[in-house]
Amino acid sequence: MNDPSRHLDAMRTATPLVQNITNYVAMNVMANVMLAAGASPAMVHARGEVAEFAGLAAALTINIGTLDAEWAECMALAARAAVERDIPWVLDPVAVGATAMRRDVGARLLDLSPTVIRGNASEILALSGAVARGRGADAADEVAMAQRAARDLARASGAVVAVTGPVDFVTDGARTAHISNGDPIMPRITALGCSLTGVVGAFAAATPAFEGTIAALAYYGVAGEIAGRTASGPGSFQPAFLDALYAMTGAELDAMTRVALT
Ligand SMILES: Nc1ncnc2c1ncn2[C@@H]1O[C@H](COP(=O)(O)OP(=O)(O)O)[C@@H](O)[C@H]1O
Ligand SMILES: Cc1ncsc1CCOP(=O)(O)O
Ligand SMILES: [Mg+2]
Repeated sequence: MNDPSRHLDAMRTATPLVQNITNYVAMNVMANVMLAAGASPAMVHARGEVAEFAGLAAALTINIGTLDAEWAECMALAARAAVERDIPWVLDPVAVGATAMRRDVGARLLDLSPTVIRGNASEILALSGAVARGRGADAADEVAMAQRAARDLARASGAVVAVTGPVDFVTDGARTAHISNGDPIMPRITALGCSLTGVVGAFAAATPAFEGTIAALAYYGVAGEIAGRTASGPGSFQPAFLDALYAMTGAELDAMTRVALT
């Protein structure tokens, strides 16, 4: 893909309203990232309104980071509503291999036809039923080790699967792509993966899932590289990253994107 800017433009033009059921750690960071990118985020998770809100939204994201039993039920209600209303929904299976409860909720959500699944290598391995070595929300497996699991998961679920890390991998079960943008500080800042899931949802609202996911990951990684030029550590990286998401032009994105389609 040499023109991800087309998909960035489509997203910014649509300013999609994206409903997010996300974790307490990510809520503020994710909303700011999505606003800087040009989307319109809303964090909505109450039982009485999740399904109704999905009727207003252009996409839904569901993140199991700070799970409880009530939220798990609301997540399923929202996912069903998204499927009924034919809007894309993105699953972020945070730490899905860590506990029986997470494995159970992850499997239930997987059965509800996510459009895209975005996780780190350990999460994608665990969600696919393979042995994974994740440590809480952090990956302890290489992206390359999760590629086969991602392909199998995509074929079994019908979702586009994105495995993120130093080099990201995206597959729809037939096509694959590697995206080698990003900055090594990114995994040292909490909720940047969760926030990326929101950006993937925003792109998927305006672009078919495989192309939209690749463009979202490239855009995010390029913003990381731009932020990394001036940041001296995780603290100064965060505002520089928001500024880069906000200010990035289509020409900059196309010039800096490193995507290999296979
Ligand atoms: N070592 C790295 N070098 C460059 N970019 C990275 C690195 N690790 C993660 N990223 C980027 O950070 C973002 C979040 O991915 P990741 O850290 O895998 O998610 P999570 O926080 O859910 O584990 C992605 O854009 C990914 O490409
Ligand atoms: C630290 C933590 N604990 C539960 S959710 C969460 C945030 C995880 O964020 P990310 O997956 O983006 O690193
Ligand atoms: Mg994560």
